[in-house]
Amino acid sequence: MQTCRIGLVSISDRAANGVYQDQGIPALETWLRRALVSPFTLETRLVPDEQPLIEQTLSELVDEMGCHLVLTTGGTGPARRDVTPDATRAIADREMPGFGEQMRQISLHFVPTAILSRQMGAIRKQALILNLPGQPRAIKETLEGVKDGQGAVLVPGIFASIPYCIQLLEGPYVDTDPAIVASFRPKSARRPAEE
Ligand SMILES: Nc1ncnc2c1ncn2[C@@H]1O[C@H](COP(=O)(O)OP(=O)(O)OP(=O)(O)O)[C@@H](O)[C@H]1O
Ligand SMILES: Nc1nc2c(c(=O)[nH]1)N[C@H]1C(S)=C(S)[C@@H](COP(=O)(O)O)O[C@H]1N2
Repeated sequence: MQTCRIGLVSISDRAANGVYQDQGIPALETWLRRALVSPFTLETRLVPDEQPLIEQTLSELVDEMGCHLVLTTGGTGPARRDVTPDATRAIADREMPGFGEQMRQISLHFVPTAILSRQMGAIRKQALILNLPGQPRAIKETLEGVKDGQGAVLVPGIFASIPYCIQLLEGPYVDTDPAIVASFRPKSARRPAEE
């Protein structure tokens, strides 16, 4: 089975300058190790909120490291130094507006300020790039979605759509643990064993 290469980028002035310890990469990594059942490798980067540096990091992960998926965390808000969506848009080939819409919809179930995030999704070459908010707990919230007390899905997390998107970009077949996040694919796109 082809391995999915995933880039993780934590964008935080204070974490990058050692004011506090970065919790973004550990939160992303912990969630992915819980949710993915197919093989993947990780490339991690911690950068301050500097647009040229973010653009350079995203381009390197996609063009040189060959990532199929890049998840960023932080710098999506309205503050002057929040420039992650601007950097993503600057290096994108195409935008994927549904991811930002879905994340804000999910986040409204957790915080009333969800609409302050300008987070977006985009495609560059073979890679899907997604901006998650900087608050470490927002990572699980947006990837996994909203569930009731019994674990039934109320609003699907964005990861439900990621494996099929990577498949449409001619990347590897990504499988998730349905107890964490059920990935959706049309029947014609499923592997024979799954039908
Ligand atoms: N990488 C991180 N590690 C730990 N906590 C973080 C991280 N990024 C953000 N946070 C927490 O989430 C909050 C909101 O994140 P946001 O991206 O808006 O950060 P910020 O206030 O711009 O500051 P900074 O860029 O210095 O992290 C932060 O104030 C901080 O408490
Ligand atoms: N799930 C979730 N989404 C969230 C938040 C959060 O705590 N959880 N914080 C909101 C707030 S207060 C802001 S300002 C924006 C931008 O956050 P960022 O600059 O850390 O990316 O994300 C919003 N979306």
